[in-house]
Amino acid sequence: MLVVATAGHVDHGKSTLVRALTGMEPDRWAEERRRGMTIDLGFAWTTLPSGATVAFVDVPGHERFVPNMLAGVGPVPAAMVVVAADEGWMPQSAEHLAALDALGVAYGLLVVTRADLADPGPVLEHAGAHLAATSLRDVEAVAVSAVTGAGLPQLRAALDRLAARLPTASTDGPVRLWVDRSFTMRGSGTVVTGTLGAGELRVGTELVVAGSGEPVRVRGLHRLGQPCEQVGPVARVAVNLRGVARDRIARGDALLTPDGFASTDLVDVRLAGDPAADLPATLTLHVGSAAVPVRVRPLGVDTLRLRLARPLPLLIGDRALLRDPGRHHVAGGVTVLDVAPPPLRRRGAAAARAAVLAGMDGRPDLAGELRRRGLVRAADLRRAGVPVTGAPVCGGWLADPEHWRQLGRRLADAVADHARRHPLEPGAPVEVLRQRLDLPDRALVEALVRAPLRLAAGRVGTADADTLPEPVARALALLREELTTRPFRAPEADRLAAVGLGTREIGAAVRAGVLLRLTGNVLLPSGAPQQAVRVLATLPQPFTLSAARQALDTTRRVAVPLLELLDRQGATRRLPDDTRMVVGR
Ligand SMILES: Nc1nc2c(ncn2[C@@H]2O[C@H](COP(=O)(O)OP(=O)(O)OP(=O)(O)O)[C@@H](O)[C@H]2O)c(=O)[nH]1
Repeated sequence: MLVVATAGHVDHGKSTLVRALTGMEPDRWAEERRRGMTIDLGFAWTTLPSGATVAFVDVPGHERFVPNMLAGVGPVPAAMVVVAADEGWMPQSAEHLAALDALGVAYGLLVVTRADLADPGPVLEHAGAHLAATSLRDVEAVAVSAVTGAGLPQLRAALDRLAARLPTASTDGPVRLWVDRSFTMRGSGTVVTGTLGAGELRVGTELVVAGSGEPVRVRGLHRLGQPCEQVGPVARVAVNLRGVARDRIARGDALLTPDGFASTDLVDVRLAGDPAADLPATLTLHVGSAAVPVRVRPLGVDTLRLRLARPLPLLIGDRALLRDPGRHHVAGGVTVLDVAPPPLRRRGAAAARAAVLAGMDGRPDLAGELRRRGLVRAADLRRAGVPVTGAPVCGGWLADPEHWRQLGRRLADAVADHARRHPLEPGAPVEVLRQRLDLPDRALVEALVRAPLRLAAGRVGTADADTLPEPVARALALLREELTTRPFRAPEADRLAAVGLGTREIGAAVRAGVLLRLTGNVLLPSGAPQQAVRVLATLPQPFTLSAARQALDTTRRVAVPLLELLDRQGATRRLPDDTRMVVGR
């Protein structure tokens, strides 16, 4: 479906032309009919000679209603600039054209109407010259009279050619339907209308209301006044919603595919129009059907940072318009470059940011985004309008290849540094490394681990991390003889301290599997239990605790927990009279 917005000075015949083309009275407020002036948007449609349908969004020409005009034009891909032959180019012709140009509308027609009242030739030429300097420079021009009907067949043919030229809209991808009207219908509840630019809607589709995030479900769909099950782009559509009260959704809201967009109140943009430095500190941003006050901060000659009074679901590459409502002045058009820009805290950050933005053109570019951000969630890029291809480095994270290699090197350095400062620990804890590398997710640390690094028990170390740290090995060497000759005599605390085995060293020896911690302070060589079984097997069975203690040449402090350990391991069995047997002897 071709959707075309009208544009032009008040009373130049926009509504009359739409009526002549469609035979429809655009549905409007009673007040408008009484005053003979368009205040708000009107909608009407017809079939073209080719069989294609065209829907018109008829906008008001009066300067007081420019915000309404922008809400109508914002989401629509084509425009029909209407100029009256008898009045010629007027202030609102200029402001409307400036708005279309700022929004980058490149498809449309120039229509000189009221051709029965004056020769349209000079106006065609004059208006054509104005359009030549804008995004609408390549449009066809037609002269018509809505009263005599002259030129209307030519206009219909021109609309057909326009429909054929428009790029096809994508049915894949998320829906962002900017709401231009919302009302209640008896028996149906809340209905909103808008121009569906991309994606697809069906009865039953689940959506969310931008801003509030409130979930809604499509209860019914109308396309050109007819109920239907499914609507594809581009189309004028009326959506009957389940689950939302009329006062919860209005012009300027958007219906979104859940998780398809990130709403943002901070964007960096490129400006075409007045020089960035000359802009007032506050302006109104018009995008889609929304109008939101923004604070403007110039960054470079033609780049700005905008702080929005409320978040909007914006994408990289979105076109929007900055207007000074007090002066009735279109300050310029902007192209969104970044929807999640970094904060500018340090001195000189704005200039550095301007340099980065200078290399961006508003076309979503995966490699460029990765280069700039280093590391980013695929979902965040998708929600910013960047098509994502290529494999994530882990759990939905994408990385610039060079940045990722550099992180790998920094991880190795951090692990080596940790080993120097904590020689007794078997590697650096993942959380410590995450903080050192300032990574947003521990899974990234784990994904960065490459040989010779190794991940074990929540720590990253070198592959030999569970071999004994050097100082511990030295201390144990001093105990070797007594541990070998009398393996069941656990060394006393003062003996351990004398050879240099403190709590941490003992912990390292236990983790390395050299010592066995029988109870808090009872330590044996790790092979002691198997050795004990061999000794106990030589005793007459069953044997008492006392006999075991003597055979093992040890004290009760060791014998009791050692036998209990052997019971638990199933190597010995404890009988009801407290004697024991070696199992399977
Ligand atoms: N003679 C003649 N009169 C026309 C023609 N088209 C429109 N008019 C008249 O021009 C006046 C304004 O027409 P509208 O269609 O209301 O103008 P508009 O541009 O829609 O006005 P706004 O929406 O309020 O900006 C009306 O009195 C129309 O009857 C035409 O082709 N020939």
